[in-house]
Amino acid sequence: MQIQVISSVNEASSTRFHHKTAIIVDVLRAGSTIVTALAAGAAAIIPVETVMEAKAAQQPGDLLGGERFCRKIAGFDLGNSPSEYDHAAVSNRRIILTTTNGTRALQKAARADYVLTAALLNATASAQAAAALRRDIVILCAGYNDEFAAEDGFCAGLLLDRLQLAGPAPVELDDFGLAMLAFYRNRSSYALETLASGVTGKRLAKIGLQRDIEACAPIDLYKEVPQLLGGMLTRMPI
Ligand SMILES: O=C(O)[C@H](CS(=O)(=O)O)OP(=O)(O)O
Ligand SMILES: [Mg+2]
Repeated sequence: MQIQVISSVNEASSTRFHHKTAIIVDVLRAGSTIVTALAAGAAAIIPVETVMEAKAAQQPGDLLGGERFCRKIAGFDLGNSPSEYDHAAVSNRRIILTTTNGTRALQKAARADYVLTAALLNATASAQAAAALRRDIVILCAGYNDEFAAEDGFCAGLLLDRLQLAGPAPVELDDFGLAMLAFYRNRSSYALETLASGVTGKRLAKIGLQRDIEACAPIDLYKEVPQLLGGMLTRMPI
């Protein structure tokens, strides 16, 4: 099984997703928020690129969620903090979500055979689900404003670590993947510190969202694997 790791949304434009499984990684914060929402019982997440698209897609009963400049969008029900997406808020609701990087990355990979969403919160489950699909894999790190973000690279390395264990097919990595695997293995006991030290983490901390970094740092808290099908993210059947 060949695995390619893409460093940011910007690098995804020329990437071929056909006949592959794409794993979209956005640890801070959209990926973690999506996993948290589905684990809390949300019916579906509908990722869109713009605020206008979000408003146009909304049907009665749907919630609008997302951020611009890390803040909740005016008139929206929810921001991009995983803690907002608890059972009371989202159970059985569809959520139309737009964020700066994560939802854009999901759109880029829409032509893959399978599109999954991973964060630290569901890393092992995502790796196992992707391996079971028996396609070559592209791990797309959402990044920060079109550039690489350390938290996504760390998660990509964790996924590669778990994919190597998932078997039975031998794993062949590209050079960026090799680097991310080494990065993860070097820092595996320091997930929170790694998230906090990157550009996204520093930005979130600066505006008082340190708690979101803490909420996104646990590894394997959930078994839910969000899968994009027909424009909607739902829990992949286990
Ligand atoms: O809301 C977030 O944490 C980020 C905002 S930023 O542009 O990276 O500062 O968006 P996301 O799409 O979750 O990466
Ligand atoms: Mg991000």
